Amino acid sequence: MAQTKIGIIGGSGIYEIEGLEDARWVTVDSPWGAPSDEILTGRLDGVELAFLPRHGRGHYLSPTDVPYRANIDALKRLGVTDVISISACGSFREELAPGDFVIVDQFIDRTFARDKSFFGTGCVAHVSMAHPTCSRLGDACEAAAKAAGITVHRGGTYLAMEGPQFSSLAESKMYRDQWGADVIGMTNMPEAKLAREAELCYASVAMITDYDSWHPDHGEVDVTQIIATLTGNAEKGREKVRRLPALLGAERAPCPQGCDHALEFAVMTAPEKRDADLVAKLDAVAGRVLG
Ligand SMILES: CSC[C@H]1O[C@H](OP(=O)(O)O)[C@H](O)[C@@H]1O
Ligand SMILES: Nc1ncnc2[nH]cnc12
Repeated sequence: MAQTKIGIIGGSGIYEIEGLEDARWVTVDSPWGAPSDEILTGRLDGVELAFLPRHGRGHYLSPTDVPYRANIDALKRLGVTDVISISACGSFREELAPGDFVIVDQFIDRTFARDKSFFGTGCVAHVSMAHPTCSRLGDACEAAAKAAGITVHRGGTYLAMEGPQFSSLAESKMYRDQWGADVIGMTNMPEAKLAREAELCYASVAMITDYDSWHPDHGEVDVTQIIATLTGNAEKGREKVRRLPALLGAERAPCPQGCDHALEFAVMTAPEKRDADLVAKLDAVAGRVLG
């Protein structure tokens, strides 16, 4: 049977994970450029795990400049099967309070200055994003968070903005009242799209750090407040990660939702019209279907 390899992409405030057996930071070369940082590999409860700090250690990459394609390609090259994103997010709902976690299941993509696909001229592909997250992975994240004593909400729409500035009051109200978003961040798009193209299961855990700009009783968002909430939650977050491998297990059955076969009917370009250089770059992401 196939083996699980969990990939964790740590967002703001999460630059390493502790307690891995045989922990090693490794450099992974990708034809899509350099990933955000080296990747920390090891084992937890007998399950292989790889951790990548999204903004790099020392948080030197802005949300716009995170090399999303290189990151997903590098995780795929390492043999990762399941990607879990952990992100700091603002909340659009009173009941999603700072310190709570939300297992995101939908996205609205408002980013505009990023490379959003591995495919393009010379190899065109269209994958479905109707259900952008993997519910099996979401189940494990929910159970791990509960076991760690975290208040966790299942389901929510994540509005991905370009940033780096936070939203204006008018934007915040529009996302909340007209668009029905639940949480806001700057990084899960195009990450979730690229994970789908790479046939990786993807789950997103939003750690609520603030009420964005809409809330009449809360001031403007500021980074000090975000870091204070993240620091206050750090131990529970670590405990949640420690519990994930045992919940997912070392042996991996095919994804019931089909995330690991997302490219099955997606490639449109006739074999004789394919660009050889692009096809070569797609070896890890799409080698299964491009042969
Ligand atoms: C530190 S506040 C803004 C910053 O935090 C979030 O990053 P991540 O999703 O990687 O946790 C947000 O998207 C912004 O990039
Ligand atoms: N309010 C907010 N908007 C965008 N990204 C965030 N990350 C944490 N809080 C945020």
